Amino acid sequence: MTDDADAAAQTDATGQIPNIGKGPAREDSKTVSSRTSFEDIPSDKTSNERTSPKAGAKGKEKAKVTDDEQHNDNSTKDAASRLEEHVGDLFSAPDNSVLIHACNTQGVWGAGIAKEFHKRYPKAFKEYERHCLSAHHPKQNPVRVGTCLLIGPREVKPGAPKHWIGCLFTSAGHGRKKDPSPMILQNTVPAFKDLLDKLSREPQLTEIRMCQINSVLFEVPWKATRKVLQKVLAADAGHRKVHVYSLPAAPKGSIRSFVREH
Ligand SMILES: Nc1ncnc2c1ncn2[C@@H]1O[C@H](COP(=O)(O)OP(=O)(O)OC[C@H]2O[C@H](OP(=O)(O)O)[C@H](O)[C@@H]2O)[C@@H](O)[C@H]1O
Repeated sequence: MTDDADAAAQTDATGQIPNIGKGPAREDSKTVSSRTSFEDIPSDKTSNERTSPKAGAKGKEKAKVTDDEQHNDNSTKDAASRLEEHVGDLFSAPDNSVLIHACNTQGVWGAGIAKEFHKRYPKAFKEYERHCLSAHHPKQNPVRVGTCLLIGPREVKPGAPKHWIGCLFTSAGHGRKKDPSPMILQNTVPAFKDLLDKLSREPQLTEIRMCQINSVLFEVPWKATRKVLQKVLAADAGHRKVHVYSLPAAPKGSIRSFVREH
């Protein structure tokens, strides 16, 4: 488990996941409270400390360290830019895109965006179901959380898009039996790594898309999931870009806005 997932996996006394979407765990709350995104996280060194010519040998050592830190800052920014957010329909992706969503290991795509996947990609659903219920058994030999299933284009109806589907097994259960949010977040890291690994063997894929996984029915704040995904992307040797699609905000008072807010 990564440090971040570890930190995120700790709940505080109120049962909340601490530090979610507020920047790194080691920072004081005053610094992080005004921040809106991971990209805003500043270095704790001033610009003078980075460049001071008076610093001497000790200073050179310090400059080296701060150069490393600068490199880390840049990698962080680079990784952040590799998760690009868009408002729009996930399913409008061009052929040979992979569409990623979070799944349970029980063989059910019964609600939320999974239900939409079921409707649009019935053959892919059958494959996911087989993986969960035949290749594995939900009780005796369940699919391991923290893994993924990559399904190639299977639909044969005329005009059906040639979409790949990436199923991230971030929770064993679903509905009321879903795993606790910190565990879902923790499972997201190896599941996403597993998927990136499998995608690297499919050079014909042109675009990696996902919805804001875990964020509604799995009840993990998107900012927390985004942070762990960015961390995985920071270490991705393939320097791949992931496009996150979310639907436009629903008008206030609508059922969809109620679901998002509660
Ligand atoms: N066309 C579209 N384009 C772009 N974004 C779209 C969209 N349509 C919806 N979204 C958004 O897609 C995000 C994910 O939201 P979801 O609540 O569905 O997924 P989740 O990852 O929290 O939970 C997974 C469990 O939900 C299911 O239900 P069951 O357990 O089967 O009952 C599964 O099977 C799993 O187990 C939210 O931001 C939605 O606004």
